[in-house]
Amino acid sequence: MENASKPLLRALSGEAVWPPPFWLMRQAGRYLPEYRELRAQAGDFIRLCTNPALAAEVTLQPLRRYGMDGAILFSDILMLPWAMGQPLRYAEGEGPLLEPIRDAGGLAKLDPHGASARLAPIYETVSRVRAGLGQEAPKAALIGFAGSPFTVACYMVEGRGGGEFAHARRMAYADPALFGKLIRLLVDATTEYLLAQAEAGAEALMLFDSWAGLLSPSQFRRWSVEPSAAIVRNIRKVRPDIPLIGFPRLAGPLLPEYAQRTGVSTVAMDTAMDPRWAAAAVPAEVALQGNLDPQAVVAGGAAMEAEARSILAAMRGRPFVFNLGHGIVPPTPPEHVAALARVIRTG
Ligand SMILES: Cc1c2[nH]c(c1CCC(=O)O)Cc1[nH]c(c(CCC(=O)O)c1C)Cc1[nH]c(c(CCC(=O)O)c1C)Cc1[nH]c(c(C)c1CCC(=O)O)C2
Repeated sequence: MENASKPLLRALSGEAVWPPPFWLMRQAGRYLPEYRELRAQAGDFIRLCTNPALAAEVTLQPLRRYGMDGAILFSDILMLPWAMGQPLRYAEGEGPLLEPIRDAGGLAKLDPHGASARLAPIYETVSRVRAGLGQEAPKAALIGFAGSPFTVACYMVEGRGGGEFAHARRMAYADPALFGKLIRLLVDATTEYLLAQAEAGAEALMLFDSWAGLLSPSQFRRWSVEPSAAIVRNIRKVRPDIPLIGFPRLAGPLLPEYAQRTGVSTVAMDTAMDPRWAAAAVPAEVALQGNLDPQAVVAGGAAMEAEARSILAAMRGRPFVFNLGHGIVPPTPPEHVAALARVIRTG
């Protein structure tokens, strides 16, 4: 019933809503002064993610400025390995650092059964945001999320980002039994994590596979498509109608196969994807989302507007959610986001 009144849920479920609903990856974050203030109050990033009052407030901040159609839970894809007991910290200027898992002994140290208790504050954030939206933005929908097993495994094995995840990709070839065990563990933990977010009030769920594009086609099918498909099947058994968004970043020509074989309701396009090609190659019942270059929003002005309009022109008449091709970056001037919102709203 509620789907009928929320434009984002309608579009994610395959309806061509126009002008299209929008939200932006990393819409809550360091480009907003009000975020930086709360981030400083919380101390570190993990404390912010596990403080339901502050995390809910941060989730709602961008909607107050720009009236997005969706709020994305403020958390991080690495909160799942953190909750399974893998030591994690976010170092200033370096991004996430984890104690790398390189062998069976490292894998054995994980405690998947303890995860749900450590994730409780995140579920509490979800219910608070849902209640907050009811009060402040009744037409906006709440998106829960997780990393895909492959992308999360990249960080768990490598211990850090910033490179090409050579250890993780090598382990997938050299010891597929061990890598597969990690992936299967993540399929189960991610299913549980996403279902608990839905239970707490998330109305759509997104799987971020940010590093899928590093894989060869055969490895992509095995480590990105298949585990994501398993999660989609598991979720659909319990929540047959919840919209599911998949983001196989830099999948290129494998995007339609990803859409078809995972069964997601929406595929998110990265910055490099040609929206005209995707519109023709992905079946019309699958919604598309994306894909303005985050750097165009830093630049702003006529260049940003022209890019945004050409994406809109390519997507007109099909189920579509306007977004960026990757997360918004810290140097983005907040007024450029307001100008972008005006362009999208005029369709
Ligand atoms: C790969 C990945 C991560 N996290 C995420 C991904 C997938 C999407 C993508 O490819 O960007 C997803 C993510 N991370 C964050 C969100 C919150 C919701 C939102 O989109 O607004 C979401 C959906 C907050 C965050 N996650 C992080 C921040 C910055 C932390 C801070 O405030 O210091 C935020 C707001 C930290 C983070 N978390 C991660 C990295 C590599 C970093 C460091 C880089 C950076 O600092 O931008 C892992």
